[in-house]
Amino acid sequence: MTGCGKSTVARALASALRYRLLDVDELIAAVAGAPIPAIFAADGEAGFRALEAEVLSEVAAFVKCVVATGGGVVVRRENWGALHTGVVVWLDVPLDVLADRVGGDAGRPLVAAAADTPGGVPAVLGEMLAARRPAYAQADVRVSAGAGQTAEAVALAVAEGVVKFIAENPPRFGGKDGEEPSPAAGG
Ligand SMILES: Nc1ncnc2c1ncn2[C@@H]1O[C@H](COP(=O)(O)OP(=O)(O)OP(=O)(O)O)[C@@H](O)[C@H]1O
Ligand SMILES: O=C(O)C1=C[C@@H](O)[C@@H](O)[C@H](O)C1
Ligand SMILES: [Mg+2]
Repeated sequence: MTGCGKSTVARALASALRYRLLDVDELIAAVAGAPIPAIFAADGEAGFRALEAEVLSEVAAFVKCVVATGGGVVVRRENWGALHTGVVVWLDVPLDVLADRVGGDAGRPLVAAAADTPGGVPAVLGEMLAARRPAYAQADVRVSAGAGQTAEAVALAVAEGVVKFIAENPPRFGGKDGEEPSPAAGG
């Protein structure tokens, strides 16, 4: 979900692993030459999603990296091929924590537009989570990341979850024992 800490935790994890950090939102803004709210304003959500899918598919070619996506990337079925080149992690954060973090932030257009609606940011986040939960639940690893957990602690829980997932799912990550994973298997 938006504001769950993907960018922050990805940075902490990449730094701990000495892996490359790729933040899809930052790459989209760099490719478009405009911040995300300006992309939404000019091209609508559909324009943003098209760019997001394009950037994600290019990011999928990298190995040994931690990728922070945007929170809406799971909604398009066609993004899952790219997502599955890596291990997909859901940072599951309670709604009240999300609302505290993102409320009033103009950098998140889908939430910013909610500020003046009945129920405000918590209501819009609640609807968004209800709609997306089935897609988030498709993630390979779910990490509960509530209030009071530092980004470093969440990053460690992510690393543990990913290691466990890979150990339990060898065919997706390198085939027979002792073989190097192919580049297409991702980082
Ligand atoms: N574990 C944490 N503890 C406290 N604050 C956090 C934690 N993780 C992230 N934050 C704060 O919450 C806010 C949102 O975090 P961040 O930008 O990483 O979320 P995001 O999931 O990348 O959001 P988006 O989907 O909109 O890109 C930031 O202000 C960040 O500093
Ligand atoms: O949850 C979402 O749909 C979004 C989250 C942000 O990371 C950005 O990708 C954008 O603001 C949309
Ligand atoms: Mg982010």
